Amino acid sequence: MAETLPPLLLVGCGKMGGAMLAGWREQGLASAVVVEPYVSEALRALAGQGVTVVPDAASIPVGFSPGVIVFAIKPQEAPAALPAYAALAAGALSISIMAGRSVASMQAALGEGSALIRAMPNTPAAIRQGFTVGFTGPGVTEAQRALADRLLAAIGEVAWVAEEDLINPVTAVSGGGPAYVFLLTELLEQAAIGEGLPPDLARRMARVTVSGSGALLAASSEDAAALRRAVTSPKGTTERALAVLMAEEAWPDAIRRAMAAATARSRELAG
Ligand SMILES: NC(=O)C1=CN([C@@H]2O[C@H](COP(=O)(O)OP(=O)(O)OC[C@H]3O[C@@H](n4cnc5c(N)ncnc54)[C@H](O)[C@@H]3O)[C@@H](O)[C@H]2O)C=CC1
Ligand SMILES: O=C(O)[C@@H]1CCC=N1
Repeated sequence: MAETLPPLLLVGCGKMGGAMLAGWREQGLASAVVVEPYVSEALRALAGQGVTVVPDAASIPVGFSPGVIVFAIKPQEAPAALPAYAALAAGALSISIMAGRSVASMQAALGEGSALIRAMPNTPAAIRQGFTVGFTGPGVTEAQRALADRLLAAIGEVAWVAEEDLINPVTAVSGGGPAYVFLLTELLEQAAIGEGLPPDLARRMARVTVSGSGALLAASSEDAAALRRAVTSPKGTTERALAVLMAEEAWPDAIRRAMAAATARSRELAG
Protein backbone atom coordinates (compact mmCIF):
# COMPACT_ATOMS: atom_id res chain seq x y z
CA MET A 1 0.00 0.00 0.00
CA ALA A 2 1.45 3.34 -1.07
CA GLU A 3 2.22 5.89 1.63
CA THR A 4 -0.54 8.48 1.87
CA LEU A 5 0.23 11.81 0.22
CA PRO A 6 0.21 14.97 2.38
CA PRO A 7 -2.71 17.43 2.18
CA LEU A 8 -2.57 19.07 -1.18
CA LEU A 9 -3.82 22.38 -2.59
CA LEU A 10 -4.39 22.42 -6.36
CA VAL A 11 -4.88 25.84 -7.93
CA GLY A 12 -6.53 25.40 -11.35
CA CYS A 13 -8.16 22.12 -12.31
CA GLY A 14 -8.38 22.23 -16.10
CA LYS A 15 -6.79 19.74 -18.48
CA MET A 16 -3.44 19.37 -16.68
CA GLY A 17 -4.65 19.96 -13.12
CA GLY A 18 -7.43 17.43 -13.65
CA ALA A 19 -4.99 14.83 -15.02
CA MET A 20 -2.66 15.31 -12.03
CA LEU A 21 -5.49 15.11 -9.52
CA ALA A 22 -6.62 11.80 -11.02
CA GLY A 23 -3.07 10.44 -10.83
CA TRP A 24 -2.63 11.52 -7.20
CA ARG A 25 -5.92 9.96 -6.18
CA GLU A 26 -4.62 6.64 -7.50
CA GLN A 27 -1.51 7.12 -5.33
CA GLY A 28 -3.37 7.54 -2.04
CA LEU A 29 -4.36 11.21 -1.80
CA ALA A 30 -5.99 11.59 1.63
CA SER A 31 -7.23 15.17 1.39
CA ALA A 32 -7.10 17.95 -1.14
CA VAL A 33 -8.54 21.38 -1.69
CA VAL A 34 -9.02 22.40 -5.32
CA VAL A 35 -9.40 26.06 -6.24
CA GLU A 36 -11.30 26.15 -9.52
CA PRO A 37 -13.87 28.76 -10.56
CA TYR A 38 -15.37 26.61 -13.36
CA VAL A 39 -16.31 23.22 -11.91
CA SER A 40 -16.59 20.34 -14.41
CA GLU A 41 -18.91 17.37 -13.87
CA ALA A 42 -15.87 15.17 -13.23
CA LEU A 43 -14.59 17.53 -10.52
CA ARG A 44 -18.05 17.92 -8.97
CA ALA A 45 -18.22 14.13 -8.65
CA LEU A 46 -15.06 14.16 -6.46
CA ALA A 47 -16.52 16.57 -3.91
CA GLY A 48 -17.01 14.67 -0.67
CA GLN A 49 -14.45 12.00 -1.58
CA GLY A 50 -11.65 13.76 0.23
CA VAL A 51 -11.65 16.62 -2.30
CA THR A 52 -13.01 20.04 -1.35
CA VAL A 53 -13.68 22.31 -4.31
CA VAL A 54 -13.73 26.08 -3.78
CA PRO A 55 -14.04 28.94 -6.30
CA ASP A 56 -11.19 31.14 -5.04
CA ALA A 57 -8.38 31.46 -2.51
CA ALA A 58 -10.57 33.34 -0.03
CA SER A 59 -12.86 30.27 0.24
CA ILE A 60 -10.14 27.79 1.30
CA PRO A 61 -11.31 26.25 4.60
CA VAL A 62 -9.75 27.99 7.61
CA GLY A 63 -7.09 25.76 9.17
CA PHE A 64 -6.34 23.82 5.97
CA SER A 65 -2.57 23.54 5.88
CA PRO A 66 -1.26 21.97 2.67
CA GLY A 67 2.14 20.29 2.46
CA VAL A 68 2.18 21.03 -1.26
CA ILE A 69 0.54 23.70 -3.43
CA VAL A 70 0.38 22.96 -7.16
CA PHE A 71 -0.23 25.85 -9.52
CA ALA A 72 -1.88 24.68 -12.76
CA ILE A 73 -3.35 27.96 -13.95
CA LYS A 74 -2.22 29.81 -17.09
CA PRO A 75 1.04 31.78 -16.75
CA GLN A 76 -0.80 34.99 -17.64
CA GLU A 77 -3.08 34.51 -14.61
CA ALA A 78 -0.20 34.20 -12.14
CA PRO A 79 0.39 37.88 -11.24
CA ALA A 80 -3.23 38.35 -10.16
CA ALA A 81 -3.69 34.92 -8.57
CA LEU A 82 -0.46 34.06 -6.75
CA PRO A 83 -0.23 36.73 -4.00
CA ALA A 84 -3.35 35.27 -2.31
CA TYR A 85 -1.36 32.07 -1.61
CA ALA A 86 1.69 33.74 -0.01
CA ALA A 87 0.72 32.82 3.58
CA LEU A 88 0.10 29.14 2.73
CA ALA A 89 3.23 28.98 0.54
CA ALA A 90 5.38 30.03 3.53
CA GLY A 91 4.81 26.60 5.10
CA ALA A 92 4.60 24.42 1.99
CA LEU A 93 6.36 23.29 -1.15
CA SER A 94 4.96 25.05 -4.23
CA ILE A 95 5.07 23.28 -7.60
CA SER A 96 4.27 25.26 -10.74
CA ILE A 97 3.52 23.66 -14.09
CA MET A 98 2.98 27.06 -15.71
CA ALA A 99 4.89 27.54 -18.96
CA GLY A 100 7.60 30.16 -18.76
CA ARG A 101 6.93 31.60 -15.28
CA SER A 102 10.32 31.80 -13.58
CA VAL A 103 11.11 30.89 -9.98
CA ALA A 104 12.10 34.55 -9.42
CA SER A 105 8.77 35.91 -10.67
CA MET A 106 6.82 33.40 -8.56
CA GLN A 107 8.91 34.13 -5.45
CA ALA A 108 8.18 37.83 -5.98
CA ALA A 109 4.47 36.98 -5.65
CA LEU A 110 4.62 34.19 -3.04
CA GLY A 111 7.48 35.37 -0.82
CA GLU A 112 11.21 35.49 -1.45
CA GLY A 113 11.95 32.47 0.75
CA SER A 114 9.22 30.22 -0.63
CA ALA A 115 10.26 26.71 -1.67
CA LEU A 116 9.47 26.34 -5.39
CA ILE A 117 9.76 23.62 -7.99
CA ARG A 118 8.95 24.13 -11.66
CA ALA A 119 7.68 21.17 -13.62
CA MET A 120 6.71 20.77 -17.26
CA PRO A 121 4.41 17.81 -17.96
CA ASN A 122 2.48 16.97 -21.14
CA THR A 123 -1.06 15.83 -21.96
CA PRO A 124 -0.43 12.04 -22.05
CA ALA A 125 -0.49 12.63 -18.27
CA ALA A 126 -4.23 12.06 -18.71
CA ILE A 127 -3.48 8.35 -19.23
CA ARG A 128 -0.46 8.33 -16.86
CA GLN A 129 1.93 8.27 -19.83
CA GLY A 130 3.17 11.81 -19.51
CA PHE A 131 6.76 13.00 -19.48
CA THR A 132 7.57 15.65 -16.88
CA VAL A 133 10.81 17.53 -16.44
CA GLY A 134 11.39 19.35 -13.15
CA PHE A 135 13.68 22.08 -11.88
CA THR A 136 14.32 22.57 -8.16
CA GLY A 137 14.48 26.18 -6.98
CA PRO A 138 16.60 27.39 -4.03
CA GLY A 139 15.47 26.43 -0.54
CA VAL A 140 13.78 23.16 -1.52
CA THR A 141 14.73 20.31 0.85
CA GLU A 142 15.69 16.82 -0.31
CA ALA A 143 12.47 15.48 1.24
CA GLN A 144 10.40 18.06 -0.66
CA ARG A 145 12.11 17.21 -3.92
CA ALA A 146 11.50 13.50 -3.32
CA LEU A 147 7.84 14.25 -2.64
CA ALA A 148 7.60 16.29 -5.87
CA ASP A 149 9.18 13.40 -7.75
CA ARG A 150 6.53 11.09 -6.34
CA LEU A 151 3.67 13.45 -7.21
CA LEU A 152 4.94 13.90 -10.77
CA ALA A 153 5.58 10.16 -11.20
CA ALA A 154 1.84 9.64 -10.66
CA ILE A 155 1.29 10.93 -14.22
CA GLY A 156 4.20 9.24 -16.04
CA GLU A 157 7.98 9.44 -16.32
CA VAL A 158 9.97 12.15 -14.54
CA ALA A 159 13.37 13.72 -15.21
CA TRP A 160 15.15 16.72 -13.69
CA VAL A 161 17.34 19.50 -15.06
CA ALA A 162 19.87 21.45 -13.02
CA GLU A 163 19.49 24.79 -14.86
CA GLU A 164 16.22 26.69 -14.90
CA ASP A 165 16.68 27.95 -18.47
CA LEU A 166 16.55 24.34 -19.75
CA ILE A 167 12.87 24.20 -18.80
CA ASN A 168 12.26 26.46 -21.83
CA PRO A 169 13.38 23.97 -24.53
CA VAL A 170 11.71 21.21 -22.48
CA THR A 171 8.46 23.18 -22.77
CA ALA A 172 8.95 23.41 -26.53
CA VAL A 173 9.85 19.76 -27.12
CA SER A 174 8.00 17.56 -24.61
CA GLY A 175 5.49 20.07 -23.17
CA GLY A 176 4.11 20.90 -26.61
CA GLY A 177 5.29 17.66 -28.24
CA PRO A 178 1.93 15.89 -28.32
CA ALA A 179 0.54 18.74 -30.46
CA TYR A 180 3.12 18.09 -33.17
CA VAL A 181 2.32 14.39 -33.21
CA PHE A 182 -1.40 15.15 -33.48
CA LEU A 183 -0.68 17.60 -36.32
CA LEU A 184 1.21 14.84 -38.13
CA THR A 185 -1.87 12.63 -37.68
CA GLU A 186 -4.13 15.33 -39.12
CA LEU A 187 -1.85 15.88 -42.11
CA LEU A 188 -1.56 12.16 -42.87
CA GLU A 189 -5.35 11.89 -42.79
CA GLN A 190 -5.75 14.87 -45.15
CA ALA A 191 -3.10 13.55 -47.55
CA ALA A 192 -4.78 10.11 -47.59
CA ILE A 193 -8.08 11.74 -48.52
CA GLY A 194 -6.24 13.75 -51.17
CA GLU A 195 -4.93 10.50 -52.67
CA GLY A 196 -8.51 9.22 -53.00
CA LEU A 197 -9.07 7.18 -49.84
CA PRO A 198 -12.49 7.38 -48.14
CA PRO A 199 -12.44 9.83 -45.17
CA ASP A 200 -13.37 7.19 -42.55
CA LEU A 201 -10.58 4.90 -43.68
CA ALA A 202 -8.13 7.82 -43.89
CA ARG A 203 -8.93 8.79 -40.29
CA ARG A 204 -8.50 5.24 -38.96
CA MET A 205 -5.29 4.73 -40.93
CA ALA A 206 -3.72 7.94 -39.63
CA ARG A 207 -4.74 7.41 -36.00
CA VAL A 208 -3.75 3.76 -35.75
CA THR A 209 -0.52 4.32 -37.66
CA VAL A 210 0.57 7.05 -35.24
CA SER A 211 -0.61 5.30 -32.06
CA GLY A 212 0.79 1.94 -33.23
CA SER A 213 4.15 3.55 -34.06
CA GLY A 214 4.20 5.16 -30.59
CA ALA A 215 3.46 1.81 -28.98
CA LEU A 216 6.20 0.12 -31.04
CA LEU A 217 8.66 2.82 -29.99
CA ALA A 218 7.65 2.34 -26.35
CA ALA A 219 8.04 -1.44 -26.58
CA SER A 220 11.34 -1.39 -28.48
CA SER A 221 14.87 -0.77 -27.24
CA GLU A 222 15.94 0.32 -30.74
CA ASP A 223 16.60 3.95 -31.67
CA ALA A 224 13.88 5.81 -33.55
CA ALA A 225 16.27 5.97 -36.52
CA ALA A 226 16.60 2.17 -36.56
CA LEU A 227 12.83 1.77 -36.44
CA ARG A 228 12.58 4.24 -39.33
CA ARG A 229 15.17 2.32 -41.36
CA ALA A 230 13.23 -0.90 -40.76
CA VAL A 231 10.31 0.61 -42.70
CA THR A 232 12.48 1.96 -45.52
CA SER A 233 13.08 -0.66 -48.19
CA PRO A 234 15.93 0.20 -50.61
CA LYS A 235 14.46 1.72 -53.77
CA GLY A 236 10.99 1.35 -52.27
CA THR A 237 8.12 3.74 -51.57
CA THR A 238 9.06 5.06 -48.11
CA GLU A 239 12.48 6.08 -49.42
CA ARG A 240 10.75 8.42 -51.88
CA ALA A 241 8.65 10.02 -49.14
CA LEU A 242 11.63 10.42 -46.79
CA ALA A 243 13.65 12.09 -49.54
CA VAL A 244 11.02 14.86 -49.46
CA LEU A 245 10.65 15.04 -45.66
CA MET A 246 14.33 14.68 -44.72
CA ALA A 247 15.62 17.30 -47.17
CA GLU A 248 17.49 19.84 -45.01
CA GLU A 249 15.02 22.65 -45.83
CA ALA A 250 12.00 20.42 -45.07
CA TRP A 251 11.45 18.75 -41.66
CA PRO A 252 14.97 19.20 -40.18
CA ASP A 253 14.83 22.97 -40.67
CA ALA A 254 11.12 23.31 -39.87
CA ILE A 255 11.41 21.35 -36.61
CA ARG A 256 14.49 23.32 -35.53
CA ARG A 257 12.72 26.64 -36.24
CA ALA A 258 9.52 25.49 -34.53
CA MET A 259 11.38 24.43 -31.36
CA ALA A 260 13.36 27.68 -31.34
CA ALA A 261 10.12 29.69 -31.67
CA ALA A 262 8.43 27.80 -28.79
CA THR A 263 11.56 28.05 -26.62
CA ALA A 264 11.70 31.80 -27.23
CA ARG A 265 8.00 32.14 -26.32
CA SER A 266 8.59 30.22 -23.09
CA ARG A 267 11.36 32.69 -22.20
CA GLU A 268 9.00 35.60 -22.96
CA LEU A 269 6.51 34.20 -20.42
CA ALA A 270 9.10 34.26 -17.59
CA GLY A 271 7.33 37.27 -16.04
N1 LIG B 1 -2.06 21.87 -21.94
C1 LIG B 1 -0.80 21.40 -21.98
O1 LIG B 1 -0.43 20.60 -22.85
C2 LIG B 1 0.18 21.81 -20.93
C3 LIG B 1 -0.04 22.90 -20.12
N2 LIG B 1 0.89 23.27 -19.19
C4 LIG B 1 0.64 24.41 -18.33
O2 LIG B 1 -0.40 24.05 -17.45
C5 LIG B 1 -1.16 25.18 -17.08
C6 LIG B 1 -2.63 24.85 -17.25
O3 LIG B 1 -2.87 24.53 -18.60
P1 LIG B 1 -4.17 23.71 -19.04
O4 LIG B 1 -4.52 22.73 -17.99
O5 LIG B 1 -3.93 23.31 -20.42
O6 LIG B 1 -5.24 24.91 -19.03
P2 LIG B 1 -6.77 24.86 -18.72
O7 LIG B 1 -7.36 26.13 -19.23
O8 LIG B 1 -7.37 23.55 -19.13
O9 LIG B 1 -6.80 24.90 -17.09
C7 LIG B 1 -6.59 26.06 -16.35
C8 LIG B 1 -7.66 26.09 -15.27
O10 LIG B 1 -7.41 27.14 -14.36
C9 LIG B 1 -8.66 27.68 -13.95
N3 LIG B 1 -8.42 29.02 -13.40
C10 LIG B 1 -8.32 30.19 -14.07
N4 LIG B 1 -8.06 31.19 -13.21
C11 LIG B 1 -7.97 30.62 -11.97
C12 LIG B 1 -7.69 31.13 -10.68
N5 LIG B 1 -7.45 32.44 -10.47
N6 LIG B 1 -7.67 30.27 -9.65
C13 LIG B 1 -7.88 28.95 -9.84
N7 LIG B 1 -8.16 28.41 -11.05
C14 LIG B 1 -8.19 29.25 -12.09
C15 LIG B 1 -9.49 27.65 -15.21
O11 LIG B 1 -10.88 27.73 -14.93
C16 LIG B 1 -9.07 26.32 -15.82
O12 LIG B 1 -9.91 25.25 -15.42
C17 LIG B 1 -0.66 26.33 -17.94
O13 LIG B 1 0.13 27.18 -17.16
C18 LIG B 1 0.17 25.67 -19.02
O14 LIG B 1 1.26 26.47 -19.39
C19 LIG B 1 2.02 22.55 -18.98
C20 LIG B 1 2.28 21.46 -19.74
C21 LIG B 1 1.40 21.01 -20.80
O1 LIG C 1 1.30 25.81 -25.22
C1 LIG C 1 1.60 26.05 -24.05
O2 LIG C 1 1.94 27.19 -23.71
C2 LIG C 1 1.57 24.94 -23.02
C3 LIG C 1 2.94 24.64 -22.51
C4 LIG C 1 3.31 23.33 -23.13
C5 LIG C 1 2.08 22.86 -23.71
N1 LIG C 1 1.13 23.74 -23.62
